[in-house]
Amino acid sequence: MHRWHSYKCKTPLISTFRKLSTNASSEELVVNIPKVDVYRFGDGKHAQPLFRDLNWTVKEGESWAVIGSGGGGEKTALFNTLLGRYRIAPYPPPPGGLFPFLTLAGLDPYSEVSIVSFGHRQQAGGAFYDYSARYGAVHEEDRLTLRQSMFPETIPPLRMPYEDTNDTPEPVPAISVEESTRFNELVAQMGLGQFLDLPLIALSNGQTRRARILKAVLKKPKLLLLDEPLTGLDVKTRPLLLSTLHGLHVKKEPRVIIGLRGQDALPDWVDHVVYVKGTMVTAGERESVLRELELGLGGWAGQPKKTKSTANPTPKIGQILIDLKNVKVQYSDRKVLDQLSWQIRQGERWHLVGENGSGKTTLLSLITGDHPQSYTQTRYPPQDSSSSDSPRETSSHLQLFSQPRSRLPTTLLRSAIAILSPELFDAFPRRSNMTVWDVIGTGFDGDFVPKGKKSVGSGIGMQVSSSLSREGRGGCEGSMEGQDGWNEEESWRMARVWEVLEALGPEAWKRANASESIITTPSPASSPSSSLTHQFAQTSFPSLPLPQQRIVLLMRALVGRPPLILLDEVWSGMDETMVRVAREYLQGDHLVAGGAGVGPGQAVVVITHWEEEVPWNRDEDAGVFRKFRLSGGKGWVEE
Ligand SMILES: Nc1ncnc2c1ncn2[C@@H]1O[C@H](COP(=O)(O)OP(=O)(O)OP(=O)(O)O)[C@@H](O)[C@H]1O
Repeated sequence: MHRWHSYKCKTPLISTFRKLSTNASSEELVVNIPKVDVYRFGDGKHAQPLFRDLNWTVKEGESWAVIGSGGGGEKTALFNTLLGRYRIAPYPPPPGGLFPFLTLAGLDPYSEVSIVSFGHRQQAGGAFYDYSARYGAVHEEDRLTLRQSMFPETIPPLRMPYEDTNDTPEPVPAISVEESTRFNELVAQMGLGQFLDLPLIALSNGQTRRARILKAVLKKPKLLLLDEPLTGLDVKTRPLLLSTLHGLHVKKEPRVIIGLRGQDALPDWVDHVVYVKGTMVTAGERESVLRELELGLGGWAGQPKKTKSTANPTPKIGQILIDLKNVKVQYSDRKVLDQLSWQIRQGERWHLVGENGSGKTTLLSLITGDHPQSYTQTRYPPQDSSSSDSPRETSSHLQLFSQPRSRLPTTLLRSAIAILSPELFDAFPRRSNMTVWDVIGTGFDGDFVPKGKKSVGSGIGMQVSSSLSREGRGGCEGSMEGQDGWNEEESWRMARVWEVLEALGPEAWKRANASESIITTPSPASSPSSSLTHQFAQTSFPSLPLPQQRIVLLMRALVGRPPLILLDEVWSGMDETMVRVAREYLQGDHLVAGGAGVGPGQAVVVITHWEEEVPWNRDEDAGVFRKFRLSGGKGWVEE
């Protein structure tokens, strides 16, 4: 399979447009965008277009992928252009318009074209919602099963207590044989059979993603746009989904256009590519676009190796932070984690691996104390009154920072364990008055709304946090009582916000794009050296493109230097440059004195299905980097 290679554009790609031959008859044109400019609705006459001279034609039978690079949400913008969310000037002429195959057949494009996007967050709004509800008892309104969600019209209406039980209920429409056969075939191909009768809310991330694609296919659009369909899917599932999509596309049931990140593998069956970076778009046959853009085999493999440090060659592994012994998580007779033991120590870098549904997110939710069953894992037998010994532990326990979950206030856990996951990304509030600075500042105390005069937290839980030895506070640690202590802490917090902004923000993307070294010496001053960083800090968080929102939430996770950082699928939705910047920052613990990256006192757990995204490896990080695998409810360290 081809992988995209990181590259530099020296000349504007606009000048390299390939003109597709349009000798196909109009009915054979699926998409017709002949040299247009694309604007936001409401943009003035002299506004900068989102795309200039966009020239893209898709013919019946061709298989297209849209590749996005640049981090500004360009790929999403191109899909939104197809969905009519932007102004196209001049609009493709009648009678064919933008989708000749539909318009000329008398069909309405806007009901026949649909999108499933995984770069987008599902929920909107300004309030944080409690995603941990998924782990508890399932509420009545959340009982909708995967099967029912596919055919909601077949769910019998709820009977109200006042209704006469002798009344014959309205018959629910049955699914046709043809529909049911197709459904069963797709369920089997997508490996969803065993989850059909589970509540939708209980499905894992990868299972949910596949279910969303299935639902979209069942609605029978004529054209389905899938933005990053492989994100969050395990290695085994990816080829299954790709081959299902290819089969559907060939039969036009429906036609499929997939969106990929610059660093993703390009499926073999994709024969045409449209590549988007900034306002520049290149469209054409796969091989010629690859050639024109100087792309080729390489991708991640072509990325620079990290520089070996000489400053801190001996790995330092410290105290046990998390200690799980024989823990279990079970829903009715469904065992998700079964007798699982794992210890996480200071200084360790873990890659948590396992197929979709193997229990990774569940395990993290035990560690963060969000899972109700985290309270029930430590069991002390009744104390023998004749003995003065301390209670003996049974064979099962869950110790977070040497304490059972029940003894740890949630505020303390939130500031001691930073997490970024797809669920948190979706749940994080998007209030229009929240700036990038505010969002990063919530990371110190693990809050979801800005607190304190400087928006770096109020210091609640600060003393308990300091007992868990946060990293890199110098003399500050343990002496934070009183106003002086808080002033010192507040100055440290502000300097840290600037540090992560400089190290992971727009300045770093610029440097990475220019292929300069990403790691910099963090500025000790409490104000930013770059106006770009300053501007970015003041930008409204919800107004940022989604890839940028993702990296800001990563800054939030790293800013407080907590003892434990959990990074669940954090690279999904980020563009190649951001992934590179973030990986190098995480690797750079001992390359930079005094601040950047993560330090030897911190432990990090990374979850990703893409081996290439893990910042550490066995050769270069021997002694600190380890892999923990989950399968069939069991977990073990992979040597
Ligand atoms: N309330 C519940 N009832 C029954 N099963 C549940 C419930 N909640 C979760 N599960 C099951 O637990 C399993 C583990 O889910 P989890 O989200 O931890 O998997 P994961 O390893 O993180 O998967 P992915 O790679 O897809 O993110 C899944 O098979 C899921 O269906």
